[in-house]
Amino acid sequence: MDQTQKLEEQDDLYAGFIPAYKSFATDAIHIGQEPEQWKSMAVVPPISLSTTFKQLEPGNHAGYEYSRSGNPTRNCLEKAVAALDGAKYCIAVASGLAATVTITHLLKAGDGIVCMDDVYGGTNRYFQRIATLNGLEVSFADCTKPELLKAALKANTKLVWIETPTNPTMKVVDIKACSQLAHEYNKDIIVVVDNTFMSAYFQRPLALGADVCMYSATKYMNGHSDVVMGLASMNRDDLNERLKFLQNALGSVPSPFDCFLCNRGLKTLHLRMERHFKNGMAAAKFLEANPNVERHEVMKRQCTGCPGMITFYIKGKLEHAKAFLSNLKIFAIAESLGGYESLAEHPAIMTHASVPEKERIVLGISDTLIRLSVGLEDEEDIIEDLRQALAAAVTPKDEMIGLRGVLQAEFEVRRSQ
Ligand SMILES: Cc1ncc(COP(=O)(O)O)c(C=O)c1O
Ligand SMILES: N[C@@H](CC[Se]C[C@H](N)C(=O)O)C(=O)O
Repeated sequence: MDQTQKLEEQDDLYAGFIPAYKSFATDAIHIGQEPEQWKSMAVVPPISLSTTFKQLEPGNHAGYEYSRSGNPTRNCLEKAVAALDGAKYCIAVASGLAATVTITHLLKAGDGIVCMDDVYGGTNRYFQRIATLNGLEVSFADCTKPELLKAALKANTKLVWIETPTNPTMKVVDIKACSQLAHEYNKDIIVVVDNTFMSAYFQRPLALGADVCMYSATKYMNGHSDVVMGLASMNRDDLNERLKFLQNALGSVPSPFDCFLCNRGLKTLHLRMERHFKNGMAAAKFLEANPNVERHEVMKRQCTGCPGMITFYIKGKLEHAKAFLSNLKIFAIAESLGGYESLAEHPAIMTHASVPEKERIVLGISDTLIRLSVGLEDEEDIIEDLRQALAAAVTPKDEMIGLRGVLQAEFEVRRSQ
């Protein structure tokens, strides 16, 4: 393929999506990283391991007092993430779930939460099995239909929790419509979007009306499968004040070393996401079977591209799903996603085992559902791995019964154009 063909293919991939955010790469590389903030003029932010900082006199310090309350390396990361989310502020915490818990602490007993009915299993587990014990009233609604969200809002609703695309079934929620609806109902409702699957490179929930954009940074934001971390960005001064307080008061902060790694990961986020998109699209094209175009237009309206996440149903039974996974050679069978390496998993047995079986069935998390996180390896090797694992698991014809994913949606529309 010559250079012109390559460029045309690249243009085609992004056709119809909103334009990329201006100066994203420059901001990722420079914001919060200014060498002038260090006496040494270090170009790469140092890992600041000190737990405590000398004060000139009691209460008179140079901006840091104790590392849980504030840490120079963490500060560099938080500034960079805020910029990439188009936000004024960001807090980094010890995991994605720690971000969920910290945000939920904005509420008090008796307050209500409306959560998208299809969310990451750990979010579902926390809301259903822990938040409710602490006196919060939790209900679930299919926010892909904003009228169902509207029907679920009540006088005590203080938090609306959206995940889009959802893990693992890739449902897409219209962030703008849901935020508007919630705020019209009660301007004090805090709308949170879990942006883990898209990363800051492909989607900016705050620009679409959400109050908080949160991540399991364990995934694409860090991107190297070597850090567990959570992030939450916002523009509202009052929310920042309260979440900063909770970050310190609840105390689930990430280590300076993890902050260093995640901050480093951000420097290549734009490059990684573009390659995830390209490889993911190629894998989806290969797997493509039954047409599925639902929610496609919303997807394109609110993001600049798609990550490398694909879910599909393999024809047959649990044994076929297991055989497919066991035969993969490049894809590792593992929980998690968004790293440079390709991973494959069985949501019902692995990542979403914590969702009650009855609910899993309703959501489509069946024995034959398989989730792929397509990594950054060579495209041909990824396709060959899928090909040989499918061949080993099922008959080569009609292998798939329905491919669901943001990437699939893209193909179907293009085919019908
Ligand atoms: C969409 C989503 N949100 C939140 C989480 C929780 O993040 P963590 O594992 O970093 O606590 C995960 C995965 O664990 C996830 O996939
Ligand atoms: N066994 C874990 C589940 C981890 Se899921 C990790 C990630 N969010 C994913 O979707 O792969 C548990 O918390 O029970």
